[in-house]
Amino acid sequence: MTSTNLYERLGGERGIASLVDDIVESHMQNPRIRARFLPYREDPDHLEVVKGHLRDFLAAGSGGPVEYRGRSMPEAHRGMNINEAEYMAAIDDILGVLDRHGIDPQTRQEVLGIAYSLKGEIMHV
Ligand code: HEM
Repeated sequence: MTSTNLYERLGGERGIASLVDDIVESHMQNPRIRARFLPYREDPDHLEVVKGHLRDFLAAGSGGPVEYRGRSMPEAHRGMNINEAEYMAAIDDILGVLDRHGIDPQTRQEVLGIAYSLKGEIMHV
């Protein structure tokens, strides 16, 4: 058992900001899902808002002192018709970035569990 909470193990505010930057970049390079994200390169202001929500979502969901003010998962992904392969591609990106940031396997497993638990709120909504 580790004694620090998930938020701290993800590196707190700074660590999570860096994770989100790299996860979004990874999505933009992933052939399976990049078409969904590349348009945001042309709209940096919107991208910054979405990244802010991603940071807060991860921070709040991991026990950090942050309130998530973005949309609910079904609202944010409604009409995108995200399929299983795309969902798995996004999770692969997340786990790859956590690994490259030196996040330990147990912590990666916890994030994976959270990501799986959200599947029904994000896929085909
Ligand atoms: C573990 C899975 C996922 C989580 C936790 C997640 C979380 C989020 C969050 C918190 C936002 C911000 C919502 C807001 O700004 O109000 C968001 C936006 C977005 N997500 Fe996801 N997401 C996941 C999977 C996916 C997948 C698989 C795709 C597509 C392949 C996707 C595409 C998008 C897009 C395009 C946006 C921006 C929507 C906009 O323009 O405002 N997400 N996601």
